[in-house]
Amino acid sequence: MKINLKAPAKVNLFLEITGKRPDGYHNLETIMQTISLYDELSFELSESAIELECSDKNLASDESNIVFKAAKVLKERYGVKAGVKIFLKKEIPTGAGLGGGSSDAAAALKALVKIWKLNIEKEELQNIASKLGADVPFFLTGGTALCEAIGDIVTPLKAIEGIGIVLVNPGFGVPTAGVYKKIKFPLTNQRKINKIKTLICDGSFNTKDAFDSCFNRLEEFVLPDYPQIAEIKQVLTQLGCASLMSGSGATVYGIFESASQLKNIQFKLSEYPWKTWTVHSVL
Ligand SMILES: C[C@@](CO)(OP(=O)(O)O)[C@H](O)COP(=O)(O)OP(=O)(O)OC[C@H]1O[C@@H](n2ccc(N)nc2=O)[C@H](O)[C@@H]1O
Ligand SMILES: Nc1ncnc2c1ncn2[C@@H]1O[C@H](COP(=O)(O)OP(=O)(O)O)[C@@H](O)[C@H]1O
Repeated sequence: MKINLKAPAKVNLFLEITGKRPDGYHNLETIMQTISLYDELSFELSESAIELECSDKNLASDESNIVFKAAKVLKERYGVKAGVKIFLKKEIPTGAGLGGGSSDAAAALKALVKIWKLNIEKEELQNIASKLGADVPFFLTGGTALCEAIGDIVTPLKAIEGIGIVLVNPGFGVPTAGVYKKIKFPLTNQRKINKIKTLICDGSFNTKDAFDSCFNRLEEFVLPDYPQIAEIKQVLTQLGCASLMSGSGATVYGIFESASQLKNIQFKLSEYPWKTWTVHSVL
């Protein structure tokens, strides 16, 4: 038995920190959106061992890889005797704020439930997912969703279909834990999620004004230390895009509205050494 799955990246359309918890994690309100940039995974039933091969040789393919962790946790918890051979083709840049590792882990959970014929309640799978990483439960369903608590309480929202997005990555990663460590309370001008939530639920996110409701609190803890990320945001803004850092960075995205605007953006970005992708929101 063999299963092939595509694991999409995400962007955060909104991200506000609402507090710090006694365990050191941060509570947040974020709206995440899956996009058409994918890692690809294949899963083949085998005798007894978990084996992982990864196309990106800079990424560990041992037990430290979150895909391996996802397989191991299911195998141990449900006493699975069979094994699996996994191949992971990385396309999503690592440590880029695009949720690649979390999406791979969610894809592994979904595939292995089928391959190993496990009978797991939806809630239990979400529990396992959230122990692997705060963003993993979102990727079990993807689309457009409000994510609360540490990001692991997921409420699907009306899907935003087909918005055009340019991703720009400076070629280095920003470690998530370090960004969260920088957060200082109280946060000034706490942003409210209600406006963007209402626009999405009304199906009116696809308007220029709506893009003003996008926000990412983590920018103020990342941009001052990484001038290249700040420069990407400035270039996209000058090109007339609503532009925002995704998650904890380093990727910045711009939302474009027409083919001619995209042409302009691509022409300008070709002057820089940054990596770019043109994608759209996906369900
Ligand atoms: C910032 C966000 C926004 O979507 O995404 P990325 O930029 O990583 O894609 C997420 O909150 C990232 O979640 P995720 O990437 O799953 O975080 P984890 O690996 O679980 O956590 C890495 C570290 O970040 C800190 N952390 C993470 C999530 C959270 N809500 N509060 C935290 O304080 C913790 O110190 C934790 O040890
Ligand atoms: N399958 C995987 N894909 C990407 N990163 C992984 C994977 N497994 C473990 N990691 C580790 O997880 C960290 C976060 O990676 P990633 O999910 O790409 O970033 P982000 O959380 O910024 O979206 C990296 O430092 C990487 O070493």
